[in-house]
Order: sequence, then structure tokens, then C-alpha cells
Amino acid sequence: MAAITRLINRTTCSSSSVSYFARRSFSHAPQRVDPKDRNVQWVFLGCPGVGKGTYATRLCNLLRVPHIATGDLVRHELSSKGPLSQQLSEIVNQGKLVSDEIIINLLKARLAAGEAKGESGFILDGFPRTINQAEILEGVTDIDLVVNLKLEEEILLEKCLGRRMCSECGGNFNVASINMKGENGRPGTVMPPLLPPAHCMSKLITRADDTEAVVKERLRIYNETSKPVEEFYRSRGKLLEFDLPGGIPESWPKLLHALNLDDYEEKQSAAA
Ligand SMILES: Nc1ncnc2c1ncn2[C@@H]1O[C@H](COP(=O)(O)OP(=O)(O)O)[C@@H](O)[C@H]1O
Repeated sequence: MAAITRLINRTTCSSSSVSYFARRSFSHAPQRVDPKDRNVQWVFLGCPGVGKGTYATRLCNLLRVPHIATGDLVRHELSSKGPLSQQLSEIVNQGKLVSDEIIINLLKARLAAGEAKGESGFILDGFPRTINQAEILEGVTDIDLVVNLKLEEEILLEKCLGRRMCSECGGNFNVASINMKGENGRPGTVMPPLLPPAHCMSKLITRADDTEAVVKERLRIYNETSKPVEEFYRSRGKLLEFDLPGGIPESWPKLLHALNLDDYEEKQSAAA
């Protein structure tokens, strides 16, 4: 983690110098820690609404690694009303991507804070979202695995519109009830709502960027800008494609199986 923070530290001048540095950093590769001697370094990819945050959080709790979501870093910056917040709110509320430079700075600060606490490993959620970001990451650290979560676009829209957050505890919920019939050999998808406990019910808020127009724009940008990141990792043999079969009870065990972690949960609870 120290190496990634040090190198990202030097990538903050402009997006063109960022990619220049990313390329250069290959020839000055830092000492990379053998995967045996550190925790996992994984990336979660997927369209808005697919559930990256939900599954990444669960895996982070299981594997005891930090969940680093760049969307959370952006929202935290927005709510802090700091110098960047006005600029960020305009970008985010239009469904656009924040510049690579800003996002790298936020990530750098998050990694430095983690490093100070002695964190090891991570699951990145929402980063990288451009080829430039993927190159920067490749220039500074090893990514072991990239999980690409997939769902039908129709479902993604409904799920984004159903997202709710408790303004008090920060818990994430979803009021959408998905019941999509199967057709042409494709199985149907049932995803029951993920309702909050009674004490959160009156405190639910909706993200300002979860309106229909903004979600459609985010999906468009994902397909145009972030989809190539899938190919970036596919060509390096690191991409694990995972079609979500349904809601959490159905998908979670299958995801653990796909990650060769079937017994991990039981072993962890037995050891606790
Ligand atoms: N890696 C990134 N690069 C650029 N912008 C980002 C990145 N991660 C997050 N953002 C900004 O934060 C917003 C919210 O991100 P996130 O919570 O990951 O949303 P989503 O629901 O689209 O997955 C994005 O629409 C974008 O404006």
C-alpha cells in the first residue's frame, strides 16, 4: 500500500501527465509485494445499480480488507462542502465522470489514510472507470482479480431508481421489486426489495444522481467509457465475468463459489 500511495502521489498534475506517469512507472516499477504476503487486491467492475457496493462490502467483511469506493469518496467530498464540492456536484448530478486528476487525488488521500492505519489489501469499487485510470493503477500496483458483475440494462435502471440510503446510519437499501420474465432461453430474474429496518424507514433519502435521466446518462457513459476497461483486464486474463442470477440470497453463494471461497465463510465463523 505504501508503494501505491507514493506513486499516486506523483500523478496529480494533469490528466495527460497522469498517463505519461503511468507509462513511465512501468520502467521504475516499485517492489511489488508477493500476493502470498499480503491481502487480496481486487477490483469490482459493473454498470451503475448492478450491486458492486453490496457485494464488495460483503466480501470485504469476509476477507477483512478495506472497501474503497470512489463514488463514496466523491459523495464524502460533496457533503464536506469543501472547495471542490460545487464543481463536483455539477458533474455528478449530470451523471458525468469526475476528472481522472480529481479522482486520483481523492483515492490517494484515502490510501494514505489507510496506510497510516496499517491497512493491507483492498477491494476497489468504481475505480478504474477509464482506460487512463486502469493504466495508472497497473503502473503502481498489482491487481490480482477483476470481478465484472452483470445484469440486464432494464433491471439496472429499476434498481438505481429504487436505491435508498438511511440519512442517519448510512445503510443502503433498495425498494425496487424486480420480477423479469425469462424469454428466448434467457432465465427470468427475481430480485426482492432490500427493505430497511423499521427505525430507518422514515429517514430514507434518494441520491440526487438516481433520477431516470441521470441514470440513463450514467449507463450511456459506462458503455462508452468504462466498458473498454473490461477489455483491458480481459486481455490480461484477469477478468471474472459474473452474471447475477437474482437477489442476494441466490447470488451470494454463487459468487463465493465463482471466487473459490465456498468454505471460507464457514471456516471464518468456526474460527471466530
Ligand atoms: N473512478 C471514477 N472516475 C470518475 N468519476 C467517478 C469515479 N468513481 C465515481 N465517480 C463519480 O461519482 C459518481 C458516483 O459514483 P458511484 O457511486 O460509483 O456510482 P454508480 O452508481 O454509477 O456506480 C459517478 O457518477 C461519477 O460522477
